Amino acid sequence: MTHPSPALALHGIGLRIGAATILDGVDLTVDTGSMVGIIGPNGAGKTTLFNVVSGLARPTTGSVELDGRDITGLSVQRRARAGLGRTFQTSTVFAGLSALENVRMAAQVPRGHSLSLLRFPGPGDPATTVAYERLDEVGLAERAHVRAGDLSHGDKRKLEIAVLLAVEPSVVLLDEPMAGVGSGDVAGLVDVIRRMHRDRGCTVVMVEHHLDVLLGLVDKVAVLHFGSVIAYDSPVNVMENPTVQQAYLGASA
Ligand SMILES: Nc1ncnc2c1ncn2[C@@H]1O[C@H](COP(=O)(O)OP(=O)(O)OP(=O)(O)O)[C@@H](O)[C@H]1O
Repeated sequence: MTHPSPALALHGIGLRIGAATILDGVDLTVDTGSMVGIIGPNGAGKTTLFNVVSGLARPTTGSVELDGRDITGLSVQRRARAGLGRTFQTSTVFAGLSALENVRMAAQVPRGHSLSLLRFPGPGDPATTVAYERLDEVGLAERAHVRAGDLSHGDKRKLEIAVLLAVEPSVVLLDEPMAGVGSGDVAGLVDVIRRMHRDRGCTVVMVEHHLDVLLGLVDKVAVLHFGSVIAYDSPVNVMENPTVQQAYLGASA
């Protein structure tokens, strides 16, 4: 019996910078349609791992597979076209543009256009239609014409997810989506992430320091420590793992 390829598979990912080993033989398999969390103390290598998967950093050793296809040599743009989406720890929206314009630019990508604000959005412009739909999906339809820079931090995070969804990804990497979000905005953001996973069927891999939020969301948790995966299991099993308790919870995270 044949098994479908996992959405994402990392094989022996290593990354050295000078004398420093940042990632050390990371193996990780993320099943299609699952939601996986990555945790670990500050400096464990979580963002670097996302950089390797999204193509911003080239691993010294190992390979990255997306839906069974080796993408290790592909550019960031080609990975995005292959279905990989990513958000960053810090906000990446264009503050001077409206929420709609931010999403419309991204919505041009799967339609074969390069990013452009100059493309005149005539009546029935497909990218504009998609942009309104994605804003509606994250609950920002009524703020479509607000400058992104004037949105609350939580709404900026939602806008980043609308931008991400406009590129129609199958696998999304969320780097600390709750970072800096006020407690009043957390529930709305969690709901957006849940719907992205459940309704759109996106495979989600998420780095998040808010363990209380993360553990209630994900199917599995990978624990990164000094650039290696020391545990990869259900949230309950990971939290009960003595190695994890010593390595992660004992450290200042
Ligand atoms: N370009 C680089 N040059 C040298 N060292 C780097 C570089 N990028 C990352 N590092 C180092 O690699 C280690 C891992 O960094 P990384 O940002 O991936 O950790 P992290 O787990 O995401 O941390 P945090 O939870 O604080 O975001 C850190 O010690 C960092 O200083």
